[in-house]
Amino acid sequence: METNLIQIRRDLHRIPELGYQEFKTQQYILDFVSHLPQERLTVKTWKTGVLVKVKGTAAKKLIGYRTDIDGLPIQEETGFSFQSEHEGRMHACGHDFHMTIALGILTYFANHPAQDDLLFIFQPAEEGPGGAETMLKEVLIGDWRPDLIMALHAAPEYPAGTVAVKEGLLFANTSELYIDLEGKGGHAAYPQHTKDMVVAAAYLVTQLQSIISRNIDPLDSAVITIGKITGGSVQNAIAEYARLEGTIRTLSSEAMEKVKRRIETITNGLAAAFECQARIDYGCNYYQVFNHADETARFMDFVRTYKGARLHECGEALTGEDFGYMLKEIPGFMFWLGVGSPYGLHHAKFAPDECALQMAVDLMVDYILTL
Ligand SMILES: CC(=O)N[C@@H](CCC[C@H](N)C(=O)O)C(=O)O
Repeated sequence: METNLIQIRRDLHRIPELGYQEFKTQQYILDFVSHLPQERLTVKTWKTGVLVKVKGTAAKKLIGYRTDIDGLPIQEETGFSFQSEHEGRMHACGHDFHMTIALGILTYFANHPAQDDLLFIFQPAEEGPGGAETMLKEVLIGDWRPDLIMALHAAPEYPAGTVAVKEGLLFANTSELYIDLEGKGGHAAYPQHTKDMVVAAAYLVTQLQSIISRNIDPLDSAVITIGKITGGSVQNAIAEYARLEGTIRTLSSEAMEKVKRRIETITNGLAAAFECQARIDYGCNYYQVFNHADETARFMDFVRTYKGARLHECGEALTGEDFGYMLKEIPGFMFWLGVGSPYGLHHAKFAPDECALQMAVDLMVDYILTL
């Protein structure tokens, strides 16, 4: 049975929605699933997510395959004919690809059941505030708890046809970072009567970067990115408020704690120096993605000799993924799927190569058939 993967991807690309607001996406998935042969399917919803179980012919275990389903608050600039129809929202992290591939694999097994039971997990809110940890506690339990779990992530830096993976640590520990500064506003011509939070924010951004260069072991890796600054209301008034929004990435939880303590010390010092109030909020935090050795080695051996893919043994990345919570409790792995885009993840012109869709479906169907 032929599935039009490109059409599915483009349909989903048009309707990106933020975490826990994936109502149209959820409906699209449910409609799609309702057109598959139903004899072996059990479908459940969880918040804005969907779970589909496919009964095997002689099941000994439950094999899980997870995709994330949310988009990002980014205004798309690709100029595609199937560009996002949602103002300020974009599938700029490839979750439209991830979902399409999951639907492609599901279609195959709904028509040609595997020996084992399969569970397809369409998880909301990966970009934030995180769906995996709660989903694990609330719905991946009892008969719905997989014995093995797998997922992929689009990788723009590798051409379509590449599978990049490693055993052990693949993605970082993450924490969001929000810092609110409150000083005293006033006329632009009278700075002596104010506490200027635009100047304070500018100092703080550069001081925070010293944590990476001066407090983290140069042989370790960490990132602090401030992705958004807001403050002030007009060019000739001094800003009473400023807000920094960012994220922290580390390769260990110890380094994460160290970075947070230094952020607090530096922010408190800045508040004293600028005579202002400062509040820090760490938002949502994700556990690292740590691939299980045996399950990953088996998959790598398969890809090594698989005709339709090239294996690349990659290093770890400072990206984050709440799939890490699922891998903390269930054996399995995540891998990077090459999608060869000239623009990277989270870029308004991210343009992954659709050739990767069929290749990934074939790869995962063939791999699942070996399990
Ligand atoms: C694969 C990917 O890009 N994931 C996101 C996860 C974001 C988690 C959270 N909102 C944060 O910013 O810390 C990433 O940005 O790595």
